[in-house]
Order: sequence, then C-alpha cells, then structure tokens
Amino acid sequence: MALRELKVCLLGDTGVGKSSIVWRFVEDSFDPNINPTIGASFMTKTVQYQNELHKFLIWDTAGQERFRALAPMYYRGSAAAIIVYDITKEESFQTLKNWVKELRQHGPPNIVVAIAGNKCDLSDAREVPEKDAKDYADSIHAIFVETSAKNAININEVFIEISKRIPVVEAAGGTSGKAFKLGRQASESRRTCC
Ligand SMILES: Nc1nc2c(ncn2[C@@H]2O[C@H](COP(=O)(O)OP(=O)(O)OP(=O)(O)O)[C@@H](O)[C@H]2O)c(=O)[nH]1
Repeated sequence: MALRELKVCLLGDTGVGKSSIVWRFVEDSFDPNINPTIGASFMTKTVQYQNELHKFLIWDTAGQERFRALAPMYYRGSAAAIIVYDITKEESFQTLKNWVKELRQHGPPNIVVAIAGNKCDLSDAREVPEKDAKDYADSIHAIFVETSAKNAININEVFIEISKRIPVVEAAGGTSGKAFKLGRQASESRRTCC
C-alpha cells in the first residue's frame, strides 16, 4: 500500500484548542491543563485512506502573538492548514480570516484549508453562529466542521475531509511506475489558492 506524507499545520489564536485537537487526534485523549505551545510542536499519525496510507506530519503552531512570525516556516510546503477558532470567541473568528488572507498571499498555491470551530461543547456561550462560519467557509471553498477536542467530536472527521481533498496520485504512461501525474480532486472544484 502506498504511503503518502502530508504536512499539515494548525493556525489560530492562542487558547482556541489547537494542541488539544492534535492531542485528541494522535493520542485520543484530552488534557484540561494543557500548557500554551512555545514556538511549535510536532506529532505524526498514519491512517488508511482508500488504498493509501496517509501519514500526517502535524505542526501545531503557537497562537501567541509573539510567535506569529514563525508561522510561515510551518505552512510552507504544507498540504493542508487547519485554522482553528473558538466558537465562544468572536475575536478568534476574525483572526481566522486574517490567516486565510495570509495563506492566500504567502501560502502554497494548492493548500487545502480546513476551518475548525472548536469548543462546540460550550454552545451555551456561543458567539459565532454556525451558519455564519459555514457560509464563510463555503465562500473560500474550505472544509468546515465544528469540533470539540474535549468531547472528541468531529476530530477524526477533519483529517478524513483533508484526505478526501488531497489530489489523487495516478500512475501515468504505462506500467513502469516511474511517471506520475496529479489527478483531479475527488470533491468539488475549488480555487487553487486555498
Ligand atoms: N470546553 C472545551 N475546552 C477546550 C477544548 N479544546 C481545548 N480546550 C481548552 O482550551 C484551553 C486551550 O487549549 P490549547 O489546546 O492549549 O489551545 P491552543 O490553541 O493550542 O493554544 P496555544 O498553544 O497557546 O496556541 C485549554 O484549557 C483546553 O483544556 C474543547 O473542545 N472544549
């Protein structure tokens, strides 16, 4: 079975739950006292997707402003970016829009963008309506899902949706296996910028 390495970075304000999402995905656990990330942290997880193995190389960036300038090191060369906001913090949704702009200007041209509205277990304190976020995600052709790292809601789904949007690698020109071409994306057409 073919193994593909997919570099993925997580972006978003501090405290929105980026590390908790990664921890839930890789270790299937939740630490309520997790510390803020310093710089960035790295974890991997391999999952089967159709007839391929997808090894996610996950860079979890620090959301604090003082680390912001480091982000390009992590989104450069990424197959996908998961931009996280906190559904109980409107400000974190505005920050997300700034990350989308930055990726458009400086990110890889074909990067898959996934928007994760985290802490959906706190819907009583919601500040960002799900429909507004979904409409915005649709307008930029991004994956959208509301997640809860705490209650393990929709975490695997984010990565499955990314796998679905990664262009298929097809053998081209006979059976030598030496030449490859990128196939059309399985899902809807989308802008090439993000
Ligand atoms: N209720 C709830 N709390 C969460 C959830 N995800 C994370 N948290 C809490 O939110 C706080 C921040 O989580 P982190 O995962 O450290 O956030 P981060 O985005 O990685 O923050 P930085 O590393 O500073 O960028 C922690 O106290 C977590 O326990 C969630 O889905 N629901």
